[in-house]
Amino acid sequence: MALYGADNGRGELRIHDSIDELSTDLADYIAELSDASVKDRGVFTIALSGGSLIGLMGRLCEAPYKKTVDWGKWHIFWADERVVAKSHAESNYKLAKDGLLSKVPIIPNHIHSINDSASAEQAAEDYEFIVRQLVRTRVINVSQINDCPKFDLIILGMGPDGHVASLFPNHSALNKNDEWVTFITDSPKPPPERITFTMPVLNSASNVAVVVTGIGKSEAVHLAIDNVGPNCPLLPARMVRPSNGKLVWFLDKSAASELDNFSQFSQS
Ligand SMILES: O=C1O[C@H](COP(=O)(O)O)[C@@H](O)[C@H](O)[C@H]1O
Repeated sequence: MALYGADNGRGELRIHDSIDELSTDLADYIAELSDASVKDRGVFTIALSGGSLIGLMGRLCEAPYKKTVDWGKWHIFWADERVVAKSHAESNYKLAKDGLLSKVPIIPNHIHSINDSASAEQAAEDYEFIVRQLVRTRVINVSQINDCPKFDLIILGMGPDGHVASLFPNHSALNKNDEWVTFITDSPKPPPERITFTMPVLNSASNVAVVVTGIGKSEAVHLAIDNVGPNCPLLPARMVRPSNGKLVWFLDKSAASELDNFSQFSQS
């Protein structure tokens, strides 16, 4: 792995030779954050995304993590969800349940999933209510800067268009600053109805990891991380900059291949 602390303030870059190496590093990183949070506060609050990410987190279900992680202290949330039934193939909940949550001993009522029998607008409202309750009872920390929930870890994927969670380029949801959870009904990527954490919530987390693999996302990685000048399209992934937290990018070599300094990484 090549490790590079980006000097342009866009986070630490961890560039991996293979998916296998990335998955192990990601599992180590999550297990370390979980240990630290459990030691510090007695709980670990983690918000997941959907897509290819869950497969890349699969190592967590294997030795040694399956036994050494304190799963009973985890509280699971979703940074975004599609407004479909929990049994639907497009559900981020189903993906996580099948690929991770059913394989480790997480306490069922620590799995804070989204109401799948409501409209997008109502589901967003309900989810914000759940998050507010858990902030009030101090399961979730609160940001001293803006009173937003401060998750111990928000783990994001990124689409080839640079979207994170369900915050898409040029969409009005990107500018929602007064809500913690919002909804969209016109997602450019199906399914159209989704709910999502807003950018202030992403940027209030103690830790944000963005996990990206594959050549098809290399252009978006470049636009999200490099100094690309004023005419660059404002990608949601580029707007992820935790105000009082740490950002780490987990990339494979293909996703990293269009970074300006990629040749330096590949020699290290
Ligand atoms: O629609 C979504 O897409 C992104 C990226 O997914 P990927 O399959 O290209 O990795 C995902 O992070 C998000 O949670 C999901 O709803």
